[in-house]
Amino acid sequence: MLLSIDHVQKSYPGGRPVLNDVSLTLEQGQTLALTGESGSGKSTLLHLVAALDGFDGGEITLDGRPMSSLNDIERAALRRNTLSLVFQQFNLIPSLTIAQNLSIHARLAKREDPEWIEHLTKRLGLADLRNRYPEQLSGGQQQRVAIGRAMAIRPRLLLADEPTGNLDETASAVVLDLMLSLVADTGAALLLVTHSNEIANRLDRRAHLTGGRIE
Ligand SMILES: Nc1ncnc2c1ncn2[C@@H]1O[C@H](COP(=O)(O)OP(=O)(O)OP(=O)(O)O)[C@@H](O)[C@H]1O
Repeated sequence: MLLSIDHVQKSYPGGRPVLNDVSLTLEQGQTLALTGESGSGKSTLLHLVAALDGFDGGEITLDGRPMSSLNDIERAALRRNTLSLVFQQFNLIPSLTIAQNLSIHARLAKREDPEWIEHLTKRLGLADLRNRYPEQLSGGQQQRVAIGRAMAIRPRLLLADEPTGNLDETASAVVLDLMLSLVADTGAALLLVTHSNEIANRLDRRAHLTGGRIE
């Protein structure tokens, strides 16, 4: 089991519980769509799995490591080495070229593999764009860079929060196809937040968040 979420609870200060008793598992290589109404806690759950925020009860175990037992350094290492994130906003670094953006996370994690990054660059159709800057790319192209940057470390788990939310239908289809095929090729697992039934139907499984629980 790659990811196990057991009876997790999460409140923000002064607020009602956002996650009330959430349990979910994900096997290596599986893809799972996380759906739910706006405000149901999808992004919150993704942040907890990414070890970007703490939870109040229950446990999240990623790659055999219970997150509640990790210190800050160990959480940072887990983030760097095991998982990658793709957001609705592409979050590229404006002052770096596309080639530099593609390799930045792998470089920081000391996991840079130039051949793999070259493969990703071509596979994502970015070879002719590598010397440009993010502002010179379309939204779909920028999201392809963000996917390449995320896959450059060969993560065991890819977390994606509405990755096509800012794209038109054509660009969305391209981005989703590329993400699914790269995940399949590398054997990574995918946890993807979406509002789209069409996208959710392309993934292996679906979990629906409502009232702080998985339905
Ligand atoms: N940092 C925060 N501090 C306080 N409350 C927060 C914080 N982040 C989220 N919330 C609240 O937690 C609830 C769940 O938010 P979350 O962003 O996880 O929902 P979501 O399902 O991803 O929504 P959407 O589909 O609109 O993106 C909301 O009521 C939101 O206002």
